[in-house]
Amino acid sequence: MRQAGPVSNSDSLFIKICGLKTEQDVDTAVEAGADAIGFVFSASPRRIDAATAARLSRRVPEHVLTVGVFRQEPLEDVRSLAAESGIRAIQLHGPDDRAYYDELATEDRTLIRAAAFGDSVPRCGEFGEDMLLLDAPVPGSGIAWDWASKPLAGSGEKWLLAGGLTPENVRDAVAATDPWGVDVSSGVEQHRGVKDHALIREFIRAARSGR
Ligand SMILES: O=C(O)c1ccccc1NCC(=O)[C@H](O)[C@H](O)COP(=O)(O)O
Repeated sequence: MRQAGPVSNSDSLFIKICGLKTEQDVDTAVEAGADAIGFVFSASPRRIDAATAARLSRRVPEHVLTVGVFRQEPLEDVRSLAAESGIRAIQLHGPDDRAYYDELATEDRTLIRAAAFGDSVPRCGEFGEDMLLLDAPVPGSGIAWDWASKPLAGSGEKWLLAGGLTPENVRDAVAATDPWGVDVSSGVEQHRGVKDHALIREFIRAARSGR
């Protein structure tokens, strides 16, 4: 069921680990306490196909949200990949097009809009999304942006901080921005596209240590 509506930022931090490709990646993230895991369906060293995502999703308990990550794919591709893989949420890195979101809102899946911080502060719900991901301009790059000095809105909104988070900086990032949740990919990798299981555990421990 689609979820929406304001929440308190004092709730436990929501943690999403993105770009998982193997059974071991998934088991580690779930056992370490992730609330959501992401499968990338766009061009990337982290890309997996729908059949692999379906197989990995079957290992994931109900309380952990499975998220498909898309960047500017045609609507029909998003729909078919989502249906084939059985993911429960769709994360969109563009296009910022209300009609595109309206089409996907008819699906029984949580919608996550990824937005870079620009001239104006993105707000959760502007495009009908259920969650907002405030990310670096290049998604999945591991490059941090200047989150600490920005007047990030979103208190009381479901928004996730992303972009260059690591086990070392996530506690400070949470303290500085008070997000509803956090999202990481590069910061828990041995090298691009290959997850480091010790870093996944460390990231979740560090993120939760502040809240
Ligand atoms: O991971 C990718 O390569 C990717 C490709 C296309 C669209 C999105 C992609 N990744 C999204 C994410 O991994 C995260 O949601 C977020 O950008 C955090 O990335 P990172 O800075 O690597 O922690």
